[in-house]
Amino acid sequence: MAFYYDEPSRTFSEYLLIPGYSSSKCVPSEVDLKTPLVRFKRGEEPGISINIPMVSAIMQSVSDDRLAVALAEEGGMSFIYGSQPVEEQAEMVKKVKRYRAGFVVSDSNVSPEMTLEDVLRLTEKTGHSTIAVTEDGGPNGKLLGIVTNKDYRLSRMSPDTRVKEFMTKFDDLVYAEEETSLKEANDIIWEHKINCLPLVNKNRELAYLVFRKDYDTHKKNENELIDNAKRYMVGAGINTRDYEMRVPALLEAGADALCIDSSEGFSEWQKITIDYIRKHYGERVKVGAGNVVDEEGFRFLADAGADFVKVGIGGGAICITREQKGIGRGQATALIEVAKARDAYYEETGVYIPICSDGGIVHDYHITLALAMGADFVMLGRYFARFDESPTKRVNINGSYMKEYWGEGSARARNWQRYDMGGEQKLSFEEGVDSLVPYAGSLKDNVNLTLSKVRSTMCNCGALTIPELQKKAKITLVSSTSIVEGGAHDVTLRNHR
Ligand SMILES: NC(=O)c1ccc[n+]([C@@H]2O[C@H](COP(=O)([O-])OP(=O)(O)OC[C@H]3O[C@@H](n4cnc5c(N)ncnc54)[C@H](O)[C@@H]3O)[C@@H](O)[C@H]2O)c1
Repeated sequence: MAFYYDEPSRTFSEYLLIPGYSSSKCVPSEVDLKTPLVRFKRGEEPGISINIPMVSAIMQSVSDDRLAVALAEEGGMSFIYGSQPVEEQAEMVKKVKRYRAGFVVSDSNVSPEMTLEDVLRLTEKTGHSTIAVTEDGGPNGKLLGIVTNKDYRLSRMSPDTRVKEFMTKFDDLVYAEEETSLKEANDIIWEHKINCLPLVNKNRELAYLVFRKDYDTHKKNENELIDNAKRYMVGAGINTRDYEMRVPALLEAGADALCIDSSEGFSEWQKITIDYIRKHYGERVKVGAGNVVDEEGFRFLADAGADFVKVGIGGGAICITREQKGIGRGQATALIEVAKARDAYYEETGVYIPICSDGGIVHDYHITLALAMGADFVMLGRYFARFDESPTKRVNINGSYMKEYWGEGSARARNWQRYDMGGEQKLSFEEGVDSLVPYAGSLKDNVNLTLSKVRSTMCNCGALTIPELQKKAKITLVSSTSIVEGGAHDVTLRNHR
């Protein structure tokens, strides 16, 4: 006979936190959100911690190099999507590791034989008025000069004038060596009263541009997530099929952590993948696994050597696994059970394995609830898809800006593989949908707002750290009638939120 659970499985919206005593020292500015990313032994420090408990989902519509940089700036980590060819994913990882705040790889470049008309077209396309003139017209070619709008006079010059005739030539430029620090670059900019400083290597090839106007935006962010070489940290998704190719390429590119990406992690494929990593790289390569929704699944992955375990099946906004396959579990119930299993495992073995709540976060307070229920960090897809930095298009629908957002189980996401494998792989049914989400602005503004709510609620619970919240939190189930009481009710709303 099948096993039946006594309790129904529940979602975050069915719970609330009851405040605890908060002392006058318990203020949001004192809250520390640092949290372990990977397993560690009792009394030891985890190999990797993140400074805020947020990671971005392993999805085409969420985690590319641009979002990864923006999130690392705030202290979290992105897992670059694996549903793309190995080389392209590795290139995204490399871009994050090469990224230097304030150092811009020029996106507006021409060769000297091009014309004023080409310059104007480029300026209109990129919105940038500083154009590098390189031998090959590329971003890293030999630098021959710079064109800005001070170099041409539209009323007096013919559109077919060649760039080499009006550019500011290399000999007249102020430039610096590629290795120049941001501080030194800004000093040169001030000293010479220029707006842009090109940095070139020994062969005079263009490496970066440093702009005067970026000076303020690139002051150090105190939470930023950086490695020992001061590069931003980044993770990458892998699968249980092509890991022998993908893992070495991602590590070579500089990935700081890997995560096996699957809707269902309680499977021998995940153990085989982790075994491969341990055999070839030992413990130094960090790899998360998942997703699971119960104690058994957690134990399996913990014993298999996973560095963290991801929790959640079917809770994502774009996920239709529950409808299609009839598997899954309410996110809160899954998380509560796995957190208990994690604590018991720690008691027994002295090894703490962080857990990540993946999916089902709709409101900011769901993050606080997930942490209180035992999650060490949360993985978010829809949340990040709404921001400027996500890889998808912003579209105007009936006067409102929206961003595209699609699931990894959708035909749209899975198509890459079918093309990649010569069209032989067939998608039998979809487990994700293609959708739009309201555009919400910059990642920085939104993450800071969300975390200010998390910090504030933590203080209401008398907690200054995530482990303290997990110990002190008092959580209640709410009845469906009291959920109505929690929203605005018995008033006529004057404007919509
Ligand atoms: N979290 C969720 O609720 C959820 C739900 C649906 C989809 N997704 C996402 O969709 C994407 C696809 O997930 P998925 O579960 O279809 O991928 P998957 O690759 O893990 O699994 C697909 C199927 O392939 C089998 N398989 C795995 N490795 C194999 C190997 N080496 N040889 C032969 N067979 C193998 C598995 O048993 C499974 O039946 C992922 O990005 C996943 O995160 C997530």
